[in-house]
This record gives sequence, C-alpha cells and structure tokens, in this order.
Amino acid sequence: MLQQILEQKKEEITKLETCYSLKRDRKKTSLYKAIRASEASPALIAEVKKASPSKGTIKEHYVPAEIAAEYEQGGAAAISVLTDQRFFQGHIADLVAVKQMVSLPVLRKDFIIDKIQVLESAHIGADAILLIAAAMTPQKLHELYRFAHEHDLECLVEVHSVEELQAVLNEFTPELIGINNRDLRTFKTDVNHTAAIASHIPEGILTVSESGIKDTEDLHFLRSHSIDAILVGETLMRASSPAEGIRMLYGS
Ligand SMILES: O=P(O)(O)OC[C@@H](O)[C@@H](O)c1c[nH]c2ccccc12
Repeated sequence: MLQQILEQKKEEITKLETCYSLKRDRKKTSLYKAIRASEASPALIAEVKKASPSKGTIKEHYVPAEIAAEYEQGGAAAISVLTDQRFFQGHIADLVAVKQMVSLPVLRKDFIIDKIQVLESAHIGADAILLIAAAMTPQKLHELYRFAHEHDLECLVEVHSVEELQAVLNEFTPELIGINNRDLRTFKTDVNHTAAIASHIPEGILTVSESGIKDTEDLHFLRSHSIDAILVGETLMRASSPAEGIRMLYGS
C-alpha cells in the first residue's frame, strides 16, 4: 500500500515541479491588451471546460493543452481555463498545462473569494482571474482586485445585473467587466442580457459578454452593441473541433 501511495505522490510532485519551473520562466501577458489588440471583433476568450453543474460532462476526450493550442491557432485572443474541481471537473494542473502550451494570456475561471486563492493563481501561472460580484461585497471585491494587481494578475469582474454593476462602480472602476448572460437561478442564458447591462458601463472599461453564445447571429448582435470580447465555452467544446467551432462562430 505504501508503495502505491508513494507512486501517486511522485506523480503529484512532478506536477508541482512543473508549477515551480513554470513560475520561474513564465512570460506574463495581458488579457486587457490582448483584447484591445485583437483583429477579431469582438475578441474571443475561448474557454477550456470539461463539464458544468447544469450540463454535466460536455467533453469526454478532454486534453486542455491540446484544445488551447487549437484555440490559439484559430485566432483566440485569450484562453479561459476552468479550475474548479467539484462542479466543473477542472484542475489547477489544467491551467499549468495550458499556460505551458500557448503564448496567449490565460484567465483562471474559478470561484475566488480569498487572498490565498489569488496567491495560488499567481503561483500556477495565471495572467488573470475571475472575480464574481455576486459572491462577495463590493468592498471585498475591491480588496481582492487590488491584491491581485499587486501580484501581477489582472481581473475580470463578473456581474449579472445593473444593480450589481452599480454597486461595483460605486466602490471602484475595474478595467474589465464581464456580463454573465446566465441567470444563476434558472441556468438559462440570453444574450439580450448583455445589451441591457452594457449600456450602463462607462467608456474606457472593456466589456466582455459571457455564456450562452451559440452562433454568428449572437456574435453580430454583440458586435452591434460594441462589446469588446466574448467568452465562449460550451459552443466551442461541442463543435467537431475547437478550430471548427471558432470558424462557425465568426462565420469564416
Ligand atoms: O459555456 P458557455 O455557456 O459558453 O459559458 C462560458 C463561461 O461564460 C461560463 O463558463 C462562466 C461564466 N462565469 C462563470 C463563473 C464560474 C464558472 C463558469 C462561468
């Protein structure tokens, strides 16, 4: 038994070593700049996602680094990686693997509510993290935002409603705001949600529309509302290949 456990530990240590060496050589890249520099309109943040609480397993053959490499080739501006284990079947090792594979900025998609998770994110090589307004007070959000920036991490601040947005803006002005089209009670998505909230976002802040983006029609709609970027997971993961998914979305 001990032998078996030690074998397992060796595997875990190899992963840890990858984390450490990665931290030494990793090149930081900016999500903000990548969105601004993208030729695609809106820019694409392509998500690597195995499963979700509402849909169960989305992709059986799940090799995050391979998927991310195809996203990069396909013209994505950045990669988002789900690292939550319990509900999304992700892992921090997925982010480590993706960061090693691509030169695009990598967003850590998780439920970050504590400074220790911010430190962990910096440590595993994330360039940016998601902060969900619904998960904490605006003061706490601001505190984590500042802490993340001190550790060289950008933040995508996610809101679901105009009320949440106003509460955040009363406290501070984030660089990047994500509007989640998914209603967290019903799990239904609607891109009109983005249009309704985006008009309340001041100039200068980059706006990202998240969740439930399915086709070229959605994309054109969001473009007509001057959305800077879209965050797409499921549609790309269900396409015959990630690259094909991007072609289908952008209609090229
Ligand atoms: O797979 P979709 O519908 O394209 O959605 C991607 C992304 O927006 C979604 O995964 C997401 C948005 N905010 C989150 C917060 C936590 C976990 C996941 C998410």
